[in-house]
Amino acid sequence: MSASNANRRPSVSASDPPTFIPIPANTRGIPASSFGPLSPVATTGTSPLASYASYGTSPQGPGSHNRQRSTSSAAFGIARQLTAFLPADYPLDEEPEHEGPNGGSAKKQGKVKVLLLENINLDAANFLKNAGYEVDHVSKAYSEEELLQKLPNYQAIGIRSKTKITKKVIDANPQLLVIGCFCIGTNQVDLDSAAKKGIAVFNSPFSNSRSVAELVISEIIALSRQLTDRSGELKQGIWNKVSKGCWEIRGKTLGIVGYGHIGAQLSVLAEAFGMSVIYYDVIPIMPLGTARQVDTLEDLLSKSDFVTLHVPEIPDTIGMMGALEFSQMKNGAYFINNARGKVVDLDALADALESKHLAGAAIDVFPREPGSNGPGFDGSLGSFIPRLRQLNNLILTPHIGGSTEEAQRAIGSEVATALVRYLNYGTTLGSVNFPEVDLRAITAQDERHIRLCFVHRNEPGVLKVVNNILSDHNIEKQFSDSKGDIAYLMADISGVGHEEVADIYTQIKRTQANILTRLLY
Ligand SMILES: NC(=O)C1=CN([C@@H]2O[C@H](COP(=O)(O)OP(=O)(O)OC[C@H]3O[C@@H](n4cnc5c(N)ncnc54)[C@H](O)[C@@H]3O)[C@@H](O)[C@H]2O)C=CC1
Ligand SMILES: O=C(O)CCC(=O)C(=O)O
Repeated sequence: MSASNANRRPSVSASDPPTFIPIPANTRGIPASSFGPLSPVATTGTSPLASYASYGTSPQGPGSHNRQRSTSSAAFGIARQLTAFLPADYPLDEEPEHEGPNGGSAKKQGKVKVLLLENINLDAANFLKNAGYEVDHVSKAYSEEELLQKLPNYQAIGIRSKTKITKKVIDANPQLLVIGCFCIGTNQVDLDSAAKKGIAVFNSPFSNSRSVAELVISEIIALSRQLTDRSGELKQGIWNKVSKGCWEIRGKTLGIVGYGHIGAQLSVLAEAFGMSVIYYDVIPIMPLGTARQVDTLEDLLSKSDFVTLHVPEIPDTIGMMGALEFSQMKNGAYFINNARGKVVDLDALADALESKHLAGAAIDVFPREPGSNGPGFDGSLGSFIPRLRQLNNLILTPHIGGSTEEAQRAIGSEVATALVRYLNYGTTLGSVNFPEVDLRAITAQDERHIRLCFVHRNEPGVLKVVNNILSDHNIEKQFSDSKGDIAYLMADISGVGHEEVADIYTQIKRTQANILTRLLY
């Protein structure tokens, strides 16, 4: 593909292949009353209810949208399920299987292919299959090399925290439309490069927060009672009934670094156990219960009996806990990290534990983690690993903070829904690297309506050019927003004959600021 073509990314089918490009022959009315909880349409911003309700574009949480819709959707008849127009220049490997109505102009419209890595919940895979996509489900993470080899067959990819989607991977995959992070953290994706190539990224911002918070509570108690050591001894046949160095957690101070979704949730649970909570965050955040925000990390470290990290991996947080910070912690305190491995210098932690300055620690995340289950947690991941494996009262877990049935099901459903909403309807609500844009539904009555989804560079004059191209038609509704260098326009246009679609697509795709043009109808 030439450099200029690489910037003009085509659209892709989201349904079974039609043999030509019919408008409105592919209009499929779906009774709104039939929307089940797993129906993609039920959770899109383009549901029938959207035709009378006005939606904000900021994320109010999926729950609030869904509740609103499900209550009265039966009263609002028919939404049109949109599919995508596949232009002739779509980079499919396969030869066209069907001829267009006038001979040869229409290429085969293949199903969207989705690659799910890292053992993503099977409900998500089924949901995507039910939406008409082809889904490949793999239990391990892929290396960059494997991604370069295998990803070109897919338009969508779902990952968890281990698969790294680098600029190199993004540049090598011009067919990729969307990335779903089936987790909270998105540091494993080069978000900026993805946006610049018109690839939307979605995550699940809080579906596993409770699971992490509960794990931390269990770790606080396990550390203060040396539970894993006692259990390990007994499994070796050694009875070691001791109380020295074992404490209740009631009345102790918990210091939370990062008072976001997880930190705040943990704060409430910890207070219920009789702990005092202080927290440090880079922004002022309203305390829950009787928790108290402190001004500096040092202040928190010097006052806490337990320190727990709940910050994202960003340049500011990488290495935020090193030898200096451990020395600022109280003698005999405990340290917990369920955030990201690179936030902590694990050699410095091993020093602090070996010298008995700290009484224990729990570590769930590591700078480098094995890509699949099995042996491999060894010195190849860092020289500190063999040291950590020898230490008493150190709980090591294989990145399981969010690994509960509840969290994985909720994440599977949330992210799979976001993928379908984006692919089939263009909605970017909840995207972490795109501006959030949505339009109310095109309904079954709206024959000869098509939807333009146009990702473009955020430059002056773009909308004027696009609206000029659309000027022979009525723009029923449109909404555009920008985020940094990129902008996204959704527009529903009426009075479009099927013979006009290819021309509209080509003209818009050729505009100077184009990154990705898709037409849905
Ligand atoms: N172990 C596991 O399985 C899991 C790990 N995580 C990790 O936990 C992290 C936190 O998750 P959430 O609470 O949902 O994120 P969040 O975005 O709701 O909260 C993060 C908080 O950290 C604060 N923060 C950012 N930089 C900071 C700094 N330098 N110092 C102090 N505070 C800072 C932010 O202002 C924000 O309040 C995620 O980014 C992810 O990396 C999340 C889920 C599961
Ligand atoms: O469950 C996973 O694989 C990743 C959990 C996590 O770290 C996250 O949600 O950010």
